[in-house]
Amino acid sequence: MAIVLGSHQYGKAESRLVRIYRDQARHEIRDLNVSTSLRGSFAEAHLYGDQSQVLPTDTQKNTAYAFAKSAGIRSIEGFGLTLARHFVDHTAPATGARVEVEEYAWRRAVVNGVEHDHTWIRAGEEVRTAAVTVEGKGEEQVAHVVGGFKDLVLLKSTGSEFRDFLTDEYTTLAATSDRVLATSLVARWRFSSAEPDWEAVIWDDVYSSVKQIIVTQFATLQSLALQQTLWHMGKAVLQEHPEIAEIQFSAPNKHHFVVDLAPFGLDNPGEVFVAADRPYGLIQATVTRDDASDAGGAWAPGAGLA
Ligand SMILES: O=c1[nH]c(=O)c2[nH]c(=O)[nH]c2[nH]1
Repeated sequence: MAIVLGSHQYGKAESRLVRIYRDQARHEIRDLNVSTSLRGSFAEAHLYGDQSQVLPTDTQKNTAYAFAKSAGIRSIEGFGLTLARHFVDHTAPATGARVEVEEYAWRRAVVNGVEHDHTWIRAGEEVRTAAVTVEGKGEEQVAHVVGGFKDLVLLKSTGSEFRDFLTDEYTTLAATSDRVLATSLVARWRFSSAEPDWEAVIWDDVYSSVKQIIVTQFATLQSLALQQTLWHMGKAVLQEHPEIAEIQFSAPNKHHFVVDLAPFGLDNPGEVFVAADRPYGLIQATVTRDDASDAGGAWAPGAGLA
């Protein structure tokens, strides 16, 4: 029997990076959390403590800050691509790189009825995410881009059912044809290809369109289960966006239990609930095209986000 080193990668996780554009009176802001990982010939560092091929994680972090100035940040997908390509193209032992970025949104403060030039209020609806994987050098190089969001908290106060489910001797859940459906949604969509000349506007347009499609499906579908809601969300996104190969969802079912008010002589036809934080159902699904391009390492997590 031999003991061998398995898969390995290394990088700097969660560099908090704020880029202000201040060349005009009306400033712009991008507020990011950047994680980078290198993959490649790094076994010697593990096996023998040989750092000669190890570009320090500190350098990876510095590169992210330097690129925020020199290349700028027009979209997190584009920024991730630029950084990941740089690492693979300029670091000899790196055969792959993974860059994961979260973006925290700000909206302009309104002062005397006017949007302020340089004061913002955190816009906390959801966190936008991007995960870029670059594999191989030169002509062989491929790039995978996964856009997405996390923490999009949605609730509908009717239009959701859960009934006719399988039961056994441990089942106590009552069937319902009218319940609250709530989730804190994670969605990640993989682009079929990563066109180097795509402008920020394309990444941004796709982002707002996908989010709107997801919200619309959540609102308008008479949901028989969260599983069905996810399927319809994914199908609608793929129908509308030929540039997306597949989409993954992770959806906690944030249960809202009707409180029994009978002891107090009150009826409760779905008006007062306990919002339980745990345990929660966790429904996860991928909706894909049957001819989707090869995902390579697109979904393999890097140093930062799972
Ligand atoms: O939408 C749901 N899907 C389930 O699989 C499930 N299981 C459960 O107890 N409640 C629900 N709700």
